[in-house]
Amino acid sequence: MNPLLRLDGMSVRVPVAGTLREVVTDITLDLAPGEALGIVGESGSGKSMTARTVMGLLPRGSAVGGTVLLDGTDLYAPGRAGRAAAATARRGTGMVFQDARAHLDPRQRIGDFLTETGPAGRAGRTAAAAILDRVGIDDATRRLRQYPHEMSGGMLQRVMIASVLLAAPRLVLADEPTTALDVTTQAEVVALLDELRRENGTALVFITHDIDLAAACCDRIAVMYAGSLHEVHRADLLTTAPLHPYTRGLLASRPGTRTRAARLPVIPGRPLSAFEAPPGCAFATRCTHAADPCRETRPPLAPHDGGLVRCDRVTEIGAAPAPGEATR
Ligand SMILES: Nc1ncnc2c1ncn2[C@@H]1O[C@H](COP(=O)(O)OP(=O)(O)OP(=O)(O)O)[C@@H](O)[C@H]1O
Repeated sequence: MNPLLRLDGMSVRVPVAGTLREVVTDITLDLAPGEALGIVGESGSGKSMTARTVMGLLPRGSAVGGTVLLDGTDLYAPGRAGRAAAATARRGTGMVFQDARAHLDPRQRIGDFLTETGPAGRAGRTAAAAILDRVGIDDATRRLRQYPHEMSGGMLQRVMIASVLLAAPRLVLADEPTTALDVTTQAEVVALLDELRRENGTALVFITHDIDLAAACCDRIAVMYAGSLHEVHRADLLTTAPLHPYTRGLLASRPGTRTRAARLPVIPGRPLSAFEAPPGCAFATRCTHAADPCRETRPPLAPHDGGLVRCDRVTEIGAAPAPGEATR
């Protein structure tokens, strides 16, 4: 089957103080129709920029390299015709952001927000009420008359998801959609996205810091570090048999409920953005397994055990402890 989304050698540079700064480097990744892909990684690794590149929401003056194909349409083809084709292709996409409240006009009723782009009048209100019902909001007719301040954060996130669904998208990108919510509401919103995806056959890109959350609702997980992919694997395998030392470090530093470590293991050092990455392996400065060649040559993202991993020493380090694991 043809992929719905194909990123091929995608890189992104954004303008900062008069120069272009690389924030995403050489991303090659396919997403099948209906597939759910998690993108995980620490702050600054380029997760949001990757999603924004697909949505065409980059800062003005940014430069995109490589190709980004959505349903076969090159989203960054030059010229007016290229931009028009990209805009048409993007009609089949929707994005859910971290803070729903920040994306809603406080002076606009929920009903007006939901009917802004759809059919007007009674038909629009009926469709809006039906979609609120669908995302689990009771008493939809009353809710349509309310303003954002009259609703909780979890409910507003449901409203955002409802607005995205109104366009019947084939691809939804959710950027930290649950980070601003309490844990119970987080679980409900994840369950909702998962249910809607299964019912509608929508593909989902789910961006999060939380690897467990990604594993709960995604078929595959891509791990980003310093603007590039370091591991891509089936969600169950990535969380139980991680290949890259960085993935292993992320998993080891999760707060667990079963073990009570005196101090949670952490990956030494701080996360880097793409433009700060040293030559050679970007993770070498924090990796307890790094050897001299790692600091000289950037490893490719290569097939290994059914997944993809960017580490030349993956076979050698096999069963050795991950960064942080040794302190357990
Ligand atoms: N508008 C912008 N202009 C310039 N640089 C930016 C802009 N937005 C993000 N960046 C930089 O791009 C890099 C990648 O940021 P991005 O937001 O994609 O990371 P992220 O992995 O989504 O992190 P987080 O989890 O904190 O959202 C970072 O170095 C960030 O500082």
